[in-house]
Amino acid sequence: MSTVEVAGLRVVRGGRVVLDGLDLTIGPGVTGLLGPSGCGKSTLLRSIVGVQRVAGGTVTVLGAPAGSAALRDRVGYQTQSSSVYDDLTVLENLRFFARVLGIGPAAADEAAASVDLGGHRDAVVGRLSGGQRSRVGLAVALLGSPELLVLDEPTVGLDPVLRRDLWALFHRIATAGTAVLVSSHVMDEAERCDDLLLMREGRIIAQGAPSAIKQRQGAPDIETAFLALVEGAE
Ligand SMILES: Nc1ncnc2c1ncn2[C@@H]1O[C@H](COP(=O)(O)OP(=O)(O)OP(=O)(O)O)[C@@H](O)[C@H]1O
Repeated sequence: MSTVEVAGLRVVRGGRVVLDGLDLTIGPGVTGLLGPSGCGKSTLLRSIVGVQRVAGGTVTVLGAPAGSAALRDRVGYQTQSSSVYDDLTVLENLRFFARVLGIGPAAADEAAASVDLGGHRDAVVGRLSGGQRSRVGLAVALLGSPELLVLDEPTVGLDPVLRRDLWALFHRIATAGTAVLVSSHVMDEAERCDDLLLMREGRIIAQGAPSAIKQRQGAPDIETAFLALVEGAE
């Protein structure tokens, strides 16, 4: 069974067709959703998490319709805007969100440890570095040990070293059994994914392992492959 199955997904936002009949599947490991700003990545992720009104098609997550009550604890989601409280400590934030989810406080310690913030548990979030703050958001999404983790541009604005560390963390989480779906508009992050979805103007223009996509296009890197796919479609 695929982790996510999308068939004929159509989404209209503000009177404009944003997703136009998407078909795709997502399996285990780290899947990257890559495409230029405004191509519809966030809208697709919102549809998978079940917070987007859809005009047509189906989105099935872990065997259930996206957004259904059965998926509440099984899918973690980190949006682009941080939802953590700057004036609370790492642990206070995690305990608060654990309560919202209806899970015990022990999960807060576990989540902090799983993103290597155990040593900063009592630090006020507003005084953490950018990389540490994004890991707090990740820890919130990991509360309840989800089977699918959906991350909307988690590396945006981070320096290369922090980005590399965060991608290593995504792989660690995936190895531990949680499928990870990460969006990015930075094409050089493509190489860090097990599987890729390349998106443009509301459509998936390629799906597969980075090496397979490059080979199919005879391209040295994913950016070149992406441009070749765009030119081929025009
Ligand atoms: N609340 C909204 N109402 C109407 N249109 C919207 C809304 N949010 C986004 N859109 C439009 O939907 C399209 C896709 O946006 P979306 O945020 O999914 O793209 P994205 O690829 O995630 O972009 P970015 O990387 O900039 O976040 C854009 O044209 C955007 O203007």
